[in-house]
Amino acid sequence: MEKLKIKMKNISKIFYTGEMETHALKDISFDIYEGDYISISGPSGCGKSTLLSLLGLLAPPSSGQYLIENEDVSNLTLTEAATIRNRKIGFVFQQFNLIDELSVVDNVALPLKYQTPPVPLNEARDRAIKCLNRVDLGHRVDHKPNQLSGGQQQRVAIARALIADPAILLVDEPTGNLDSKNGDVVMDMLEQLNKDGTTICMVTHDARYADMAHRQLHLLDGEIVEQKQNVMEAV
Ligand SMILES: Nc1ncnc2c1ncn2[C@@H]1O[C@H](COP(=O)(O)OP(=O)(O)OP(=O)(O)O)[C@@H](O)[C@H]1O
Repeated sequence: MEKLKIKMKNISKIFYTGEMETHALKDISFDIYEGDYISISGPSGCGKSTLLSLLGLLAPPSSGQYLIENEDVSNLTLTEAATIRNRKIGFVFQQFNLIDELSVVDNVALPLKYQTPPVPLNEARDRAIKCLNRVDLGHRVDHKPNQLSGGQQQRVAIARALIADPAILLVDEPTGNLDSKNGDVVMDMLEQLNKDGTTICMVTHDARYADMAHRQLHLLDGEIVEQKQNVMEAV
């Protein structure tokens, strides 16, 4: 049986700004299984970023239940959320957020520094090189980020997101800062990682890229209005 990675049940998120309440997410329920590739799309303001930030434990839900690998993470302290986030979540953003002064391999190894207990330096480097090989950048480990193309920098960011062997990779508009050629390379890379077993949940505006996912969630005004299964996957 497929392993349940993520369960969101009746999740809502309300933002309070002065007198105003914004119901950013309304009664959202869905599951993500090991090896899934989910895309989230919808018009500006529909709640995509809010949903991703809840999934990534960057913000708590106002109500509902959220489980990661069967552990209830609906009501965590900030410290608990940070610990689980480091162990279980890999993030890839539109901005690459690499540190220019560090080599590629040191950028990728960086999250291991913040693990308790810290991972020994040699092991951290070996693991970072393995992740860089997974994104076809094993030949660029000692380069600095600014010596790489945008597509290569995003692949470094993906390698960094994989370093702690997360339960899920959360990806937010991964091609937003790339031209279409580099965007395609990054998307092909994500598809390959998913084929190798990585579970992915990605926010994208691009319908062509949303089609690469197994399942597409469409949000409108904070609600899931459509769940579309990729025909190829459904067969
Ligand atoms: N911190 C906040 N405080 C108050 N309202 C917020 C906050 N963050 C988001 N919102 C509101 O919640 C709703 C959903 O916003 P969200 O950023 O999740 O949308 P989105 O689909 O990611 O939009 P975009 O595609 O433009 O990035 C919007 O109405 C937004 O104004």
